[in-house]
Amino acid sequence: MLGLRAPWVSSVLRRHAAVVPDFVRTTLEGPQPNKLLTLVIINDGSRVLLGRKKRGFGEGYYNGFGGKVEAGETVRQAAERELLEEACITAEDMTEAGVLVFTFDDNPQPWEVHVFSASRFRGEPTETDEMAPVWFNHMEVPFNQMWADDVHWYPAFLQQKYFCGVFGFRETTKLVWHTLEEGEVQVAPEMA
Ligand SMILES: CNc1ncnc2c1ncn2[C@@H]1O[C@H](COP(=O)(O)OP(=O)(O)OP(=O)(O)O)[C@@H](O)[C@H]1O
Repeated sequence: MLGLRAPWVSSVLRRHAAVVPDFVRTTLEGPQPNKLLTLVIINDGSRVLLGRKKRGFGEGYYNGFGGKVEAGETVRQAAERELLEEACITAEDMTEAGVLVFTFDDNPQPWEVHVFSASRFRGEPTETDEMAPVWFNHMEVPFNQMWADDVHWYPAFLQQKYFCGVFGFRETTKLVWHTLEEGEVQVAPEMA
């Protein structure tokens, strides 16, 4: 597993060795470098701006705005580009909120999603071919229409606590195992 958080993921596999499903371990220990993705959630303090995905992977789910990091761009640049492409807005105070590592029993490549938060933005959230933007009060986030991992990390996100999680999905959408840690993940070189 080659990724920005590889040493931390190795330590997770060691610490949870007895309970990590085999497909999660083999995916994370396999030869494929992580697919890097971004996710931006606007949080104005009482509401979050989500989009209903209109096509492609995760169609029908509400989610933040984001997508794949392309060759030659940084994770932050990709996050800014996808927010503009999908919601037609530019964040003014985007900060790193957390990192999510996804594994799938039907896909040998781990995904590493970098989650960003912003409270201020320029422009008007506008429906695009990909996403239809909707504001939700913090107490009314529609978890039953979202990816199964979201309910586990939104509490940390909303409390502005940095989080790192590893998630295992069977048949693409069924979450069968996860672990979540709060706080900046510091990994000593000898733990890598
Ligand atoms: C498995 N559990 C998950 N939980 C929460 N969020 C998830 C997710 N899995 C993917 N995501 C996010 O969903 C978007 C997919 O984007 P996706 O359409 O694949 O990327 P992108 O727009 O680059 O694709 P195209 O190039 O348009 O095909 C992207 O923000 C990514 O972070």
